[in-house]
Amino acid sequence: MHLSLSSLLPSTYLSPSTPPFILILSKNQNSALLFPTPSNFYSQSSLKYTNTTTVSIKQNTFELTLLVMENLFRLADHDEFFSRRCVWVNGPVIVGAGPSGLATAACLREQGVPFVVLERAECIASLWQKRTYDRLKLHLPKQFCQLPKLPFPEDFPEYPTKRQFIEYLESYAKHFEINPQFNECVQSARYDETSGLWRVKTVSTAGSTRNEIEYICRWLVVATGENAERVMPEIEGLNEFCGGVSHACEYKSGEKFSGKKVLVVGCGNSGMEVSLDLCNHNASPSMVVRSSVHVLPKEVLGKSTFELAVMMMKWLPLWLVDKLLLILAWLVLGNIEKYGLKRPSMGPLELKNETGKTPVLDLGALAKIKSGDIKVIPGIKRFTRNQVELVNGQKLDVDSVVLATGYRSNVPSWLQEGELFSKNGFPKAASPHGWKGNAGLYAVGFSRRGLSGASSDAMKIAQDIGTVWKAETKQQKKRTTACHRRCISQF
Ligand SMILES: NC(=O)C1=CN([C@@H]2O[C@H](COP(=O)(O)OP(=O)(O)OC[C@H]3O[C@@H](n4cnc5c(N)ncnc54)[C@H](OP(=O)(O)O)[C@@H]3O)[C@@H](O)[C@H]2O)C=CC1
Ligand SMILES: O=C(O)C(=O)Cc1c[nH]c2ccccc12
Repeated sequence: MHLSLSSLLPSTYLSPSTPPFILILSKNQNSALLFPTPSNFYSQSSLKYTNTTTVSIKQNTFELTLLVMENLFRLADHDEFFSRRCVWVNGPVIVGAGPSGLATAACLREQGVPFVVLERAECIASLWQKRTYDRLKLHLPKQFCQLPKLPFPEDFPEYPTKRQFIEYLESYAKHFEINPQFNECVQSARYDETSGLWRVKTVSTAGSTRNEIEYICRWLVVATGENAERVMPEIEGLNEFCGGVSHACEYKSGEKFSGKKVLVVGCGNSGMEVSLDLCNHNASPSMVVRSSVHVLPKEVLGKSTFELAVMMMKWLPLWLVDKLLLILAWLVLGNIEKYGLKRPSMGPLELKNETGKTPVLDLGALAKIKSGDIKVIPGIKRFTRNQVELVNGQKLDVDSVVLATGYRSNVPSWLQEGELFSKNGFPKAASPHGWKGNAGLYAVGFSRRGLSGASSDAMKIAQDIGTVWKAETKQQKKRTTACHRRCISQF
């Protein structure tokens, strides 16, 4: 049976026949702590049922409410329910405090819908803050990267630096009063058919203690991103290799590689830029291109290629835009196949749509490839202690390896659901349809359309939840009064 939020609240509905819960609502009513009352507590005849009373815990004021919530009681199907702290969220739970989670939270704030944001790291946008290299800038012009309702500051350059982007995200969170629960990692989330609610289990590791918490909510917004986890390839002998092996997400700058022979595995945007940065720090990179890659100029005649593509897409079919992009690329960059950079048979935009593989925007790596400062090499067969053997039989001495092998979604590792998301952790439906699932489940920032894709998902989701939330809170206000009288008359 599906019971709606309005039947869960008001919290003042008491019945002597069902064991009560104690609900501590936070003052802003965003969330509540939920405890089952111990039986002795309930049976004490001296106990007077009061509907609400105000208590103070650690300088915060809470409303303490004794209540019976019959359908919440149905959640208490296992003993384990009683062993962890339980938090009822009056609104959606958003998993992830990156750009996608922040954008959704901001749009919900504007609608007046309360929410809780859960974040495994100790800061917002941890990929940007902790797992990116120093020289990173946005690849696309700023108008394609800003989040809803708050534009970038006027004085930001066309391609903001990573520092500027993070600064913007921090001010964004502050402006919309988004205060994520940091250091809280979601272990599992599943829909409880009986109660019609989502149960989100987290482990909180703030300080030295480990706390298990269960959030119960009507809506769940997945905002954990396309790049939640690094991809580590399994390559024969890599464990025996004696030099340093790291992933591109740990790479900061080429400084510590000066004078070293570095093998960069992968030629996406990360692999290309890491190779360029290594050159600029007097290291000798060899970049593995095992299949194919589309390299496009970042700008053509002072206009961003991405912007040109967006403009052309308004008038022309995708296949034609792809053809034109390849002609522009050929005019600006020349034939890159002779340097070992084979182009995929599909055009760059079609490939992005079909597989999610992003074209590389050239920031200077191509000139280094042409000059021979970056060597392009084919796939890897195996590693030995200090060498790499390639598929063509060639052997190279290597001091260090940087794996620029990409990222993946981690949704399947925690979300117990198979309708909206497929096994690869992305929504099954192609953009723009993958943002909404069943029973109050949403996905933001998985459309493979960068930050502008995340923004448009966020706006749709907030609108969708906002409509239901407003209808239900209106209804609930009416009922609260009615129930309240009933309670008083009962006791
Ligand atoms: N400033 C910006 O906006 C930036 C944006 N990005 C974005 O971040 C996302 C991630 O980019 P990135 O980190 O480059 O990852 P990608 O997934 O784009 O690229 C991974 C690369 O690693 C290769 N690879 C994977 N496994 C192996 C293997 N075993 N042997 C050899 N090669 C291998 C892939 O080759 P294959 O194609 O053959 O599988 C591919 O070339 C992308 O969307 C990218 O556009 C990244 C950097 C900067
Ligand atoms: O980096 C990504 O994954 C993006 O989606 C943004 C992006 C960078 N370069 C592009 C070229 C075509 C489409 C999207 C992008």
